[in-house]
Amino acid sequence: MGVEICVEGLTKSFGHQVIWQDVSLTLPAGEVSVMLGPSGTGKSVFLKTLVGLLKPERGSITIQGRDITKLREHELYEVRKLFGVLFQDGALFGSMNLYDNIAFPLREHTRKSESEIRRIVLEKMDMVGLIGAEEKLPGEISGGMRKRAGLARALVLDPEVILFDEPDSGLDPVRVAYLNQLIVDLNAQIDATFLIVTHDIASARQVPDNIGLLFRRELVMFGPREKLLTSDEPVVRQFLNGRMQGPIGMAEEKDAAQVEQELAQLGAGARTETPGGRDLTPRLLPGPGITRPPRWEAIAAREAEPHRRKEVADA
Ligand SMILES: Nc1ncnc2c1ncn2[C@@H]1O[C@H](COP(=O)(O)OP(=O)(O)OP(=O)(O)O)[C@@H](O)[C@H]1O
Repeated sequence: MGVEICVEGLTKSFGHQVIWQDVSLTLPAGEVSVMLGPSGTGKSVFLKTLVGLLKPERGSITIQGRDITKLREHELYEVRKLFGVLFQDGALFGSMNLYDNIAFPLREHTRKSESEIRRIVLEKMDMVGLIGAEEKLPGEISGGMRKRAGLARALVLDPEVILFDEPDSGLDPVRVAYLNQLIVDLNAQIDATFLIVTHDIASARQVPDNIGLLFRRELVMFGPREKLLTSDEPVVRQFLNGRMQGPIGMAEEKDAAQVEQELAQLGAGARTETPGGRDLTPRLLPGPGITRPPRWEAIAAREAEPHRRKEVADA
């Protein structure tokens, strides 16, 4: 069913460098959330902190009633079994074929028989569309296939939470579209809690239930997709439209006067919103034949509301 992750007042530094501070958010059970932010704002650090690979200086991460920031290493080992992680490059072992790569966590963490392992590995390979590629080595397949193999491996222990670190990096737009559909379908099928770090705005607009944005060492916003997509917050608008004008600069920050001037110029006429601009981009739906979890009805009703209000206002 997926578990809720409740983050409160989280702060992470390396030496004197504060990466982010006082981050609070709740990843709702079974929902898909996306974390955005300029390069270097600590999105990967956030994922590693959630899974207990990095220790925060302050704050808590509560999962199933336990604050994992307080756990000892052997207790964390158990909690980590709740997580599946898809690393940027799939993190596959280059000398092992896909079958053995995907079987690895089962052989490492369970006492299942080889016949049971075979059943699970083939089931997960089927889910990600990799049946027939069991004997291939990671170096013999495309980047998209490596991502899907990494995803199959993240699925074998039936995780309650899946963390995706830039699943779309290095993929062409068509492969990104297929991967997004796979993510939405998988979420509907296994109902785990998903958190995706991405730079791909099109994906961020279509795939998640919730969006968050890290900037200037803070979580600027985290909330339902429609709230972020229709937000007037300058940094959110700049990021979601991928434009130069706004608070985010080449080296991440700009001074206030420059931002004000740029935004005034924008207001004076230049049209730089992406297609869809402030509109609510339609959500990517699970494919035909995939039963949608009950929460989809609530989502549809929630997302219809701004449209309904707009129609009333326009009338
Ligand atoms: N183990 C570490 N020790 C010291 N500094 C680190 C460590 N890991 C990350 N950092 C620093 O933390 C900052 C955030 O890094 P992180 O990789 O999380 O950013 P990001 O938002 O994921 O970036 P990108 O979008 O480019 O992948 C960087 O300045 C990085 O150098």
